[in-house]
Amino acid sequence: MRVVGIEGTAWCASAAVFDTERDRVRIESDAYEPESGGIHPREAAEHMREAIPAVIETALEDAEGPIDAVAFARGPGIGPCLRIVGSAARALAQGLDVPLVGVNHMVAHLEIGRHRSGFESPVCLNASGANAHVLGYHNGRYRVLGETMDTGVGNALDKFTRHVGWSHPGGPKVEDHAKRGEYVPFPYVVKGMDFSFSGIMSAAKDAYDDGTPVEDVCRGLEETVFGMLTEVAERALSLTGRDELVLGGGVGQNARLRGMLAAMCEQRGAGFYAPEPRFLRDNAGMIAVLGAKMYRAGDTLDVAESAIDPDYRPDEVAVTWRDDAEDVLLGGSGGDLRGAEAIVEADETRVTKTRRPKGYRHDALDARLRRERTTGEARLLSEARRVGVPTPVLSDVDVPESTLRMERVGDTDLRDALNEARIAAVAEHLAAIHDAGFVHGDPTTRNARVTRSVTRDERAGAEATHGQRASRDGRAERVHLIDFGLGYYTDDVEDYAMDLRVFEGSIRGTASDPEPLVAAAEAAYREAGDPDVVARLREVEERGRYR
Ligand SMILES: C[C@@H](O)[C@H](NC(=O)OP(=O)(O)OC[C@H]1O[C@@H](n2cnc3c(N)ncnc32)[C@H](O)[C@@H]1O)C(=O)O
Ligand SMILES: [Fe+2]
Repeated sequence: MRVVGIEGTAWCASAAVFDTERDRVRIESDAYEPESGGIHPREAAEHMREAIPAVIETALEDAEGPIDAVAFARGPGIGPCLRIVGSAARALAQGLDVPLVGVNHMVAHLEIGRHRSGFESPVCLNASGANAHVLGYHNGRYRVLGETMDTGVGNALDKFTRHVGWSHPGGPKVEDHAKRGEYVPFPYVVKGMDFSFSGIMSAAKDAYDDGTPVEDVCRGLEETVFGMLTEVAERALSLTGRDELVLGGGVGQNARLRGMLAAMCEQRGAGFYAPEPRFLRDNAGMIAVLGAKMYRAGDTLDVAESAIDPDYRPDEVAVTWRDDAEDVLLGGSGGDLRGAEAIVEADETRVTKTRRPKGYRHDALDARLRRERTTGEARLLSEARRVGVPTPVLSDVDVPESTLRMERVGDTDLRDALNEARIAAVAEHLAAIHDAGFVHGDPTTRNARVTRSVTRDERAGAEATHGQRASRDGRAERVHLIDFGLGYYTDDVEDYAMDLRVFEGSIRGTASDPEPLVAAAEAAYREAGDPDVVARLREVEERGRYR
């Protein structure tokens, strides 16, 4: 079978022919390079108009035999560019009298790594221009496990280089300069599975304006931004219990990012795969490869329904070409000792939690994060208990060793004992700590522990105390919060909303029927806390991210 792919979402006009029998991909690309500054949408569209017909013609030249289908990138991307690609694809499919396949560009960035690696169901990190997110396939969709709260990672780097006066693409220039730079620290922002670049980028611009050598700024940026992506990828592996990671997207061409991910995976015994650069940056090869899988699954488009979609999200795609056996999230074991943040050793009554050095991180950044998180966790565990939220009692804090010793709480992770009452208890706990002026930072269903039964004495005081409720068999039970290492003090409603969002995200990621549980969480939060927080969460969700 032979499938044509056409790509032109932003800067790269590209056509490819994928020959499935030989697993051979012929790619022909023509990049738009602005004279100065970033991508100008009108110029980019102009480039597509000229370059797309030419790359299609060249790619088809040495196709050895008939074409079976034409696949094109429907979105996300720049509207005027997408329209030109869409028209070209329709015309070609009609001319060849073959079916049309509409491909999501983001999913293509993920699938190419899976295709080339042979991994069955990896966790996927996409580090591209307009995006940065970690996804896993679950129950017919790609689920977003974590993502940027503001710009894509490539765009973030490009904004900095524009400030310095370098033209698009800035990423390769950052990589080049970083090789000669010394690490300088920048804000490091990971919130649960999500992360943000805006604070880092303004700090980088300020540092440059204040005379920090640009090489050092570039190095600091790489260490910080890629350290965050690697940390989130590791969290996703831990949360899902998977041991395979693939990388996609143009920023994946960066050797330091690939090196960090490889080191992280090696440290935890996971497999790592990054496709070769021609498949990482925008290219029609990945469109053709996914197009062939979709075509084989009968997932084709009527011309009348083939409109482009500039905001096409990867989790909107109904995945037709994978089967349920490949689910990432169900049945993940995520063993205790492989926790992403720390090594946890437990006996009957005590837990010792140690934040070991992460080999992938720059030493100075690693030392800072371990120190900040150890002391922060110790403080917030006590603060939370003070406002009535059950947490483990600490017996020892060893900052140089980044070790906490504490009481062991609960019989089981909430993840393995989900019900509405327990979910509601966590939501009430979150409302209580937010009211006290701090967030948990990572309130997932694995960071809540359920005690199924409590003693008679404890029960006596239970009704009045926060966090205890009757379980189905009538006994009081208690839901503890643990792992406050990413918590911090804040009075910003948006931070509280993000905490709730992380919690809801982890419910969606682990429950087979999540919506009633999510509804229970929100109802309980509205009741116990500030309803504005829930309203803000809706706003956060509605903000588009492909900008
Ligand atoms: C929607 C679509 O058009 C968009 N594609 C895109 O932005 O092109 P992509 O090829 O995936 O990524 C380009 C980005 O990748 C960065 N980049 C390229 N080489 C790099 C390098 N060596 N180090 C860091 N960044 C690099 C560029 O600066 C640019 O921001 C996307 O996938 O988000
Ligand atoms: Fe891309």
